Formats: sequence, C-alpha cells, structure tokens
Amino acid sequence: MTSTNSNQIKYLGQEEAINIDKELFNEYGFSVDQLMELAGLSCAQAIYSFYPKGKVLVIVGPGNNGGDGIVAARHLQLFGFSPEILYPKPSKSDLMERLVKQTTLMNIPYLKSLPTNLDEFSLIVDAMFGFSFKPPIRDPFNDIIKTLQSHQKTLPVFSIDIPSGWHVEDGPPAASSSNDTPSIQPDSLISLTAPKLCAKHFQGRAHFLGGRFVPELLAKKYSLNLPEYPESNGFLRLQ
Ligand SMILES: NC(=O)C1=CN([C@@H]2O[C@H](COP(=O)(O)OP(=O)(O)OC[C@H]3O[C@@H](n4cnc5c(N)ncnc54)[C@H](O)[C@@H]3O)[C@@H](O)[C@H]2O)[C@@H](O)CC1
Ligand SMILES: [K+]
Repeated sequence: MTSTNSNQIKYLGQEEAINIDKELFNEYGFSVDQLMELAGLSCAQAIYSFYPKGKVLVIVGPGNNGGDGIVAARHLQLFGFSPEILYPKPSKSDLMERLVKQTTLMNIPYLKSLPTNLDEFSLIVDAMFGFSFKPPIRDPFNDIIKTLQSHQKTLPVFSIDIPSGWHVEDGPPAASSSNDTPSIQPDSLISLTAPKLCAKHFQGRAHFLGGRFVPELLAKKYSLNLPEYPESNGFLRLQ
C-alpha cells in the first residue's frame, strides 16, 4: 500500500481526543464494543500488511487501549499469526471479561509474566496505554517497558494509538523530563480516529491511521481533515 499525504491531518491534544471519544458514544450512539472491534480489527489489518506471520506478544493494559489489543489478538489469530497475551492488571469490566473469554476459548495463551525468551517472538503489540495515560508510569508496566527498551533493536514494537509511557501531547519521557524513565521507540504506530500530538515525535518505519468509523459531521466539527481511506480498507498508511 502506498502512503497517503498526511500534511493536513490534525494532531489532537489529550482533552480533544477524550471529547471526540465521548461524543461518539453520547451524541452518535456508538457502544464501546462497536468502536473497539473496528479499532482492533484495523490494528490487526495494519500488522498483517507490514509484518510476516509469526509469534506475536500482545501486552494489554487495564483500559480500552488494552481492549483494542485483545481484539487485535483475536483477529491476528484468525489471520494466521500466533498471538500470546500478557495482561498483568485485569479489569473487572464486563467488556474486558468477555474479550478474555473469547480469546481464551480460541486457545490464545495468557502469560503470567513477561517471558524470558522474548526473542522467540517476532513482534510486540503495545496495547498498554492510550490517550487517557497520565505519567509517570506505574509498575508493573514500568519494568515491562524497561525490558522492551532493552530488546528494541531486535524485537519490533507496534504501538496502538500512543507509544505506551509517552505523554499524549509531549511525546517520549526524555522530551518532557530530564530523568531516565524507560521509553519505547516503536517500529510502527497506528493512530486511532486521528493522530495525537505525541505522534509528531514518532521516528519508526510506519505510521498508520485506523478506526474508520468517524462520521463526517464529527470530523468536520473538529476539523480533523482525515485523508480518504482507500477502497474498503479499515486502515491507511500516513508515513
Ligand atoms: N474514540 C476512539 O478513538 C476509540 C478509542 N479506543 C481506545 O481507547 C483508548 C483510551 O482508552 P481509556 O480511556 O480507557 O484509557 P487508556 O487505555 O489510555 O488507559 C486508562 C487506564 O490506564 C490507567 N493508567 C493511567 N495512567 C497510568 C499510569 N501512569 N500508570 C499506570 N496506569 C495508568 C488508568 O488507571 C486506566 O485503568 C484509546 O487510546 C484507544 O486505544 C477504542 O477502544 C475505541 C474507539
Ligand atoms: K499503546
């Protein structure tokens, strides 16, 4: 797939991203399940387009970003990948529990901790935190990010919506503080709905846009200036 000119697309601040999300639910009548399914599917489709099939570790956080990750794992398995899931802080929400049930019944393994044999995986899917993240990052995610950082030369990371641990607007911790907080430099990133400001700091190989569900009226209201998705694809490549 060729990349699309992204010069005009709007980069959202945290509050604006949260407001658009709320409006999709409250004004447009979408349910979280609906949007999460489309978001997670677009993640799996982007991964399929860019990475060879293999063993993929999906690291899932406690919020909806984590839900996108579990949905993506479900589709990746259907696409012929071999996903495994690390979900260290399970949520008690009905939605998340149903996603766990679906994937467990598909025999997708749930790991108890970050495996020591990380090199057996060909890709990490980072579904720890999305646009509601507020630094500093808490354990056990701090340690997970430290380990991923030490493997990132050989083990690519595909981040969903936000590279986890990055400030939603300011980007990687080093850019916003002087301490040595560990930080992911993802190989690829998929922005959902529209990129957030932190995506301007992205230096990996591919930046995708996914979550093809934004009604035209809403896109106009927030001047999102979204590029046209090709054909019936659920994602496109911005860079
Ligand atoms: N409108 C959209 O574009 C859609 C967004 N979705 C996804 O939803 C995400 C946003 O989901 P949420 O609002 O549930 O939030 P997140 O998934 O970004 O994270 C919230 C969770 O992280 C925890 N947390 C926050 N800061 C932390 C820290 N410093 N250390 C440890 N834990 C911390 C919170 O306690 C909460 O449990 C988006 O980024 C996107 O991935 C999709 O599921 C559906 C549609
Ligand atoms: K993420």
